Amino acid sequence: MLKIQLEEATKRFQYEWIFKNLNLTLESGQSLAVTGGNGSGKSTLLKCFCGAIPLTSGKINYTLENQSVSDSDWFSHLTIAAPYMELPEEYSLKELLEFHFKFKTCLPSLSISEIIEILYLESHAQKSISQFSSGMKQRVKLGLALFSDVPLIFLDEPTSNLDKKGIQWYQDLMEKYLQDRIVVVCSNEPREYEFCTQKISLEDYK
Ligand SMILES: Nc1ncnc2c1ncn2[C@@H]1O[C@H](COP(=O)(O)OP(=O)(O)OP(=O)(O)O)[C@@H](O)[C@H]1O
Repeated sequence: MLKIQLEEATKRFQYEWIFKNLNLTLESGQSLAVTGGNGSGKSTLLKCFCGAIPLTSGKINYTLENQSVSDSDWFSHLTIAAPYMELPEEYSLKELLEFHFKFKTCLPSLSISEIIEILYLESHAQKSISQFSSGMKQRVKLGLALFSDVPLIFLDEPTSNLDKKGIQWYQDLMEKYLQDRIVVVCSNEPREYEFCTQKISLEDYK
C-alpha cells in the first residue's frame, strides 16, 4: 500500500506563486485529476510530486507498506508520461522496451511482444523511434508508464497527439491496467481524467 501526503505544499518561482498551502492524501487505488488553465502550474506540481524539483515550503511524504520512502528513492516507485519527456530516438521500439524494462520491472502478466501488440505497433517493432509519428510516440510513452510494475503513475496531458481511436484506446487501457495503483493526471480534458476519484483545480490554490 502506497500513501502520498502533501502538507501545506507551496511552490513559488521568483515572485510568482504557482500553488499555496496544498493539502491532500492519496492511497493505492485512488487517482487524482489536476486541472487548471494554461500556465496554472499543473506540470510544476507534477514535477514536485515526483521529486524532480523541490517545493518552496511544505512537505510531501511517501510511505510504502507503512515505511517512509526517502526523496532520493521516490523515482524507483513511479513512472511518468509527459509531452516534455523525450524518447531515445535512435532505438528501435523493441530495443527501447528491452532497455526500459531492464530498469523497471514489467507487469508480470506481459511480455515485450504482447506490449508491442497492445500498442498496435507490431509492424513497427524494428523501426527507429525517430521515424515514429507523434501519436505513435505518445502510445509508446503511455505504454512505458502503464506497463511498468510501479505503484504510482503520473500522466501529463495523456491524450496529446492521439486521434479519436487513440483516445478510446487510452480510456480502455486505464480501465484495464490501473489496478491498485495511484494515478495522477494533469489535464483540462475530462475524457483524460473521468475515472479519477479526486479532482483539484490549481486556481483554488493561488
Ligand atoms: N523553471 C521555471 N522557472 C520559472 N518559472 C517557471 C519554471 N517552470 C515553470 N514556470 C512558470 O510556472 C508557471 C506554471 O507553469 P506550468 O508549466 O506548470 O503550467 P501548466 O499548468 O502545466 O501549463 P500548460 O497547461 O500550458 O501545460 C508558468 O507561469 C511558467 O512560466
